[in-house]
Amino acid sequence: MERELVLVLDFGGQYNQLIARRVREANVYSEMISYKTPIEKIKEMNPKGIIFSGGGASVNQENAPRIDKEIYELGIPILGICYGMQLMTIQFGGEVERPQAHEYGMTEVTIDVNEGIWEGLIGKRQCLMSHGDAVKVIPEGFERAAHTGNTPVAAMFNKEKKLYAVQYHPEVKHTPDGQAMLENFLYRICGCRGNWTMESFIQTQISEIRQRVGGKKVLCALSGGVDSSVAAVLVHKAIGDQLTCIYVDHGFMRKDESVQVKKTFTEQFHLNLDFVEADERFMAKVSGVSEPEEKRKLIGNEFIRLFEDEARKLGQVDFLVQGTLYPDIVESGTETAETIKTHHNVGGLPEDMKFELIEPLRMLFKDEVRKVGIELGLPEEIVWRQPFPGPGLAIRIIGEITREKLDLLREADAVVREEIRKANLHRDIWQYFAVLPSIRSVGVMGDGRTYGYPVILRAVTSDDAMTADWAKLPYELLEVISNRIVNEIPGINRVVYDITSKPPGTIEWE
Ligand SMILES: Nc1ncnc2c1ncn2[C@@H]1O[C@H](COP(=O)(O)OP(=O)(O)OP(=O)(O)O)[C@@H](O)[C@H]1O
Ligand SMILES: O=c1[nH]c(=O)c2[nH+]cn([C@@H]3O[C@H](COP(=O)(O)O)[C@@H](O)[C@H]3O)c2[nH]1
Ligand SMILES: NC(=O)CC[C@H](N)C(=O)O
Ligand SMILES: [Mg+2]
Repeated sequence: MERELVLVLDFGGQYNQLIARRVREANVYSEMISYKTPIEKIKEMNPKGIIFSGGGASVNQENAPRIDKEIYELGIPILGICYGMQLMTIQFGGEVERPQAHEYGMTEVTIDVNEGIWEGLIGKRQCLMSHGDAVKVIPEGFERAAHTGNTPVAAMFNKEKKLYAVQYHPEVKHTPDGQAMLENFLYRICGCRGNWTMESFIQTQISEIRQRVGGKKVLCALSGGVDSSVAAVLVHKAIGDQLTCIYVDHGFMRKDESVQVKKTFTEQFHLNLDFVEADERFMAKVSGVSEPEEKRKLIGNEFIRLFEDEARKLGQVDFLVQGTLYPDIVESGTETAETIKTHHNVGGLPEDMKFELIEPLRMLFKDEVRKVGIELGLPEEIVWRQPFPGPGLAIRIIGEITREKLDLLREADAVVREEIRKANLHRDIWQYFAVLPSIRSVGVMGDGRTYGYPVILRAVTSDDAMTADWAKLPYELLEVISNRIVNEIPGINRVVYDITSKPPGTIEWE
């Protein structure tokens, strides 16, 4: 079966990967790559179509991202979105300017044509706009396809060259017909057939992994979380017993977690599992450290140093499997996206690492990984586990980590998890946990004064961890959690609830 690929060229921003994801939702495999990727490399990848993403720069700025004009001569259909449309305009000799009025938010767009990516969509449509610049002069060879009250050229196309461009954002849910336009582009313009499914993804990955690995040995960093469990089972399908999984208890795991993971993976999956207790080693690294990025990097480094030590015991091991996902990559910072936080498995890796990485899930979002997990037959309790960051409780203790604080947080977190499950909310809430700040406050208990730590409750809803909203937990549930934590855990005398969405907050506190 021919492998259809549509490339998204990234011109900046945190949310561009949504475009690739929408393409995959239309059953066409898609990856996002930097706009700096050489044309030769793009040709080699042999895409059926290319999409230029939006971006924060203004095309008229001197150092604004550009692309080699040769890309327009490859005969590959191109869809330009927002910045992508503006770039196409100036590269074909049109003009872009910054008008008085900007358009940010939901806008009524009138589609003027009934062909190409707009076939069946002529007339007024709600679309999300987010631009300051706009096309003033349409380049030669192009025709207008849409307008708004403020923007005379809200879309344009060059039918003969198969170039399409939209000023609005078809990839977001706030453009209800956006998916239909993308599908028109994929099916009518690029001639895709849409043969990408989770099953075909699994098959492709398996054969690629087999080819890459050959007869060599592979280590898999397995936390028991959704991503690494799916990655481990996938790679195991590809290479069987050449794979050894390694679970590290760095001392920052949750209550009873290590016992659970050991049980599940040895009893249910029959994987080779190396179980390493390393709390002394990690504690020694982070003690006295309070800056979040420093913690993350130290832990990421130590993970790899420990994997290298364990690998030596197995003889020559060339590859390391990690359950890295797309959000881990973009938040760690890319050529075009700013670093929000260094995920231990991406930005936290040491430069002199010996392993080659195998990361079959690196282009996917968590909900896509869950679908892969279900397809692979993983049990519900693994597929629907709430995410737990690799550095664990170390980044939920704000400031310096001590054993005393770890014990307090572990107990408080256990109460939160138990009560959410009792309330049967664990499937509706993306993540729910406790955070321990390094401040203390005064309370009164049994007529005596207390001076103890507060616990912060964090519970959020989300689809993919890129954005999140605080969960509207029932007051009664909050009350039970608060009472239990303060009564059952000496040293904690106050409970507060975090009501910040992402953005502007992040899910974790560090
Ligand atoms: N305690 C651990 N032991 C071994 N590997 C780990 C551990 N914690 C994290 N990793 C590695 O780091 C990767 C990233 O961690 P992350 O928490 O994002 O994923 P996960 O634990 O697999 O899934 P989830 O996001 O559902 O918790 C994991 O996929 C795994 O490869
Ligand atoms: O493997 C990981 N290593 C990390 O270093 C890390 N930091 C955050 N997370 C998880 O990623 C998602 C987004 O987190 P934030 O909103 O806090 O940035 C949330 O699901 C977080 O729990 C991590 N996962
Ligand atoms: N979202 C975008 O791609 C914006 C493009 C450009 N920065 C503008 O403001 O017009
Ligand atoms: Mg995890």
